[in-house]
Amino acid sequence: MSFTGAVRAFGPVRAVDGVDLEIARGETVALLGRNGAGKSTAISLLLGLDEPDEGGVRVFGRVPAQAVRAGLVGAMLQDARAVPRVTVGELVAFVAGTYPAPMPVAGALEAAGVTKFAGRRLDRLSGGQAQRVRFAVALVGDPSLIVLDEPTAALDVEARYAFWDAMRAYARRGRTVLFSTHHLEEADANADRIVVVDRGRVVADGSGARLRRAAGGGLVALDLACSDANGQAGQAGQADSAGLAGLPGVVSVEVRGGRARLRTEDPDATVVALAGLGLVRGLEVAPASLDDAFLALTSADGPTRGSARTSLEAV
Ligand SMILES: Nc1ncnc2c1ncn2[C@@H]1O[C@H](COP(=O)(O)OP(=O)(O)OP(=O)(O)O)[C@@H](O)[C@H]1O
Repeated sequence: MSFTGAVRAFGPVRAVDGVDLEIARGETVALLGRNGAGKSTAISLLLGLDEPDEGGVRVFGRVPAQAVRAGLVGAMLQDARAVPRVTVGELVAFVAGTYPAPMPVAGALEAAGVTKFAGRRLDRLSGGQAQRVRFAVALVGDPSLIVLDEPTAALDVEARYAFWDAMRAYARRGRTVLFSTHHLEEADANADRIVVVDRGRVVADGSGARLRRAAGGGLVALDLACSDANGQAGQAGQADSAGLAGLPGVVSVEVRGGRARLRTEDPDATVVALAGLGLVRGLEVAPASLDDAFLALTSADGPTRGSARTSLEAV
């Protein structure tokens, strides 16, 4: 599926602001962004629930509404309303009947963890139960693409694990999955690829590891234990003369309690330079966390303003 220069504006708000995105068959992609970033609007365009003002959206080469009508797409939306008096089983069976080649209803109920309350009315479910029913609805048509808008928002920990297990089993069958989330760890753990959106634009696109590297590499720490037994200047003196801040990749240096912490864009190059200077005592290297990466990419003065997406091809 693809977005090509897609724009959707609501008055002055450009909820989707020139998005170009290609997702190949079989990929599992997380759409990651803060509240109001444009995730739901992008999903509405993908499902044919809304139209772009400019640009185009295609699903398996078709206009989204046609792809949906052909049974190629299943969706789990945030605000689907319960139909009074209809039971879980009846709803899922009804939806199955609208697809050309659905999976068995019992299989969808089982995969979504709702078999136990198949006979219960939809308007008598808890928020988490209703959410699992929406997952069964998305699955039952056995669609080629499944689109999940914040699928785990109301789920408890156990239901969340069960949900991701089911989702991954679905993806392993070669299906394409797109889900939106604010949860960095979920995106990292469950997607092949993370697309970070901010203010309607794609600001980064790649694996979790690539995002970490693109957003500032990592942290390198080392001991600056002072003079040695002979009273000669030890690592601290060398550190001063070396000028840690001038080492390759180093963005900032903080020294506290005899230990230096370097934030670096290129941990490998920084470590090689430190080793060349003999500064290796207590050396530790940690990648930037995904939180660091996300904040760097979506902060007010991040790369969004007036610039293209962060290129991850080179990292
Ligand atoms: N129908 C609408 N009318 C007016 N503004 C809208 C409409 N739909 C979305 N917006 C605005 O577009 C922007 C993007 O909203 P969207 O719901 O796509 O974000 P989101 O990333 O899904 O957020 P959340 O994580 O909170 O669900 C927001 O500023 C929102 O207020």
